[in-house]
Amino acid sequence: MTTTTSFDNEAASSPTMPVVQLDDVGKSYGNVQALRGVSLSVRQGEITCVLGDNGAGKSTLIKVIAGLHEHSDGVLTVNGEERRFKSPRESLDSGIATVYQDLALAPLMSVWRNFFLGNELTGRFGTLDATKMKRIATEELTKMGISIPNLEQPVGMLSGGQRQCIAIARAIHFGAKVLILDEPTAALGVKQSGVVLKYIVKARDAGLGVVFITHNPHHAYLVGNHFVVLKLGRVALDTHRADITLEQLTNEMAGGSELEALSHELRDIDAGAVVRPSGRPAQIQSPLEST
Ligand SMILES: Nc1ncnc2c1ncn2[C@@H]1O[C@H](COP(=O)(O)OP(=O)(O)OP(=O)(O)O)[C@@H](O)[C@H]1O
Repeated sequence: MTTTTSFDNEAASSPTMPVVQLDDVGKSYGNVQALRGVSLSVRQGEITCVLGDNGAGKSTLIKVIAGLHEHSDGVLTVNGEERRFKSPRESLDSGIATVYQDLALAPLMSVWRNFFLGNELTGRFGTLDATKMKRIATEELTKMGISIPNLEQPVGMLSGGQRQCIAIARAIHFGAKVLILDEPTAALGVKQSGVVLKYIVKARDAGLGVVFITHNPHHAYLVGNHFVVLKLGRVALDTHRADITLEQLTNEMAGGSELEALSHELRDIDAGAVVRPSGRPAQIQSPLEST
């Protein structure tokens, strides 16, 4: 078996018009400026990874694109048309599907009901057409290579990875042009993360523009075509795969220059011999050890 990487199909190198574009977008919550001057292009057939530490502004960025919050400054365009979403429905209607980590699906409902949640098919007398919905859900999940033996099963009984995959398949089936995934691998183990990453690539290969929000540079680099790092609400890095290595991305995420400055400070403290009552120098934990 030959191993191909997801970006052998380097759609990113052909510049197409961005489906979603942010120009100088800012968002403040009262006195808190969560985003400042953020410019970002999301293109179809490309995975844009948005990375950043806690509080960097990732969730705020999603909320602006997904219609949960209006931006305070700058311009958001979808297919070249300026938009200012007043609700998630408006964002969805313009082809943007957002999958939140915990809220992707209704846990007590069956797999097929979840697949059609909000888009239910009805028969001639306005009753739910369960047979048709089950058939389509089976077909669509099979098409994506997602194997769920029993579609009557409540979604809450599935693994976190399976739930994310169903939400991705649903977005593709209902014609999303852009898929925003909010930390889809954050709560998953290595194997399940791998499965979800595979479906993120499938969504890209189906022609969607994918925005993959993550803390994890390793996950981002496995699938990403385009990397944007946010720091304190600003874009600290915006680059394409050909222009960055995994090491550089990891270093950028870890705050390379800040860490270097910190390591100097720690060395100075160490040289000043922080002495415990026991007489032994204190162990200073590297900030990297806690992450
Ligand atoms: N509703 C809100 N009201 C006030 N401040 C907020 C609100 N939401 C976010 N913030 C602030 O905006 C900044 C960016 O937060 P945001 O949640 O967007 O970051 P994040 O990168 O998603 O962080 P995390 O990875 O921890 O979720 C933070 O300083 C946060 O405290």
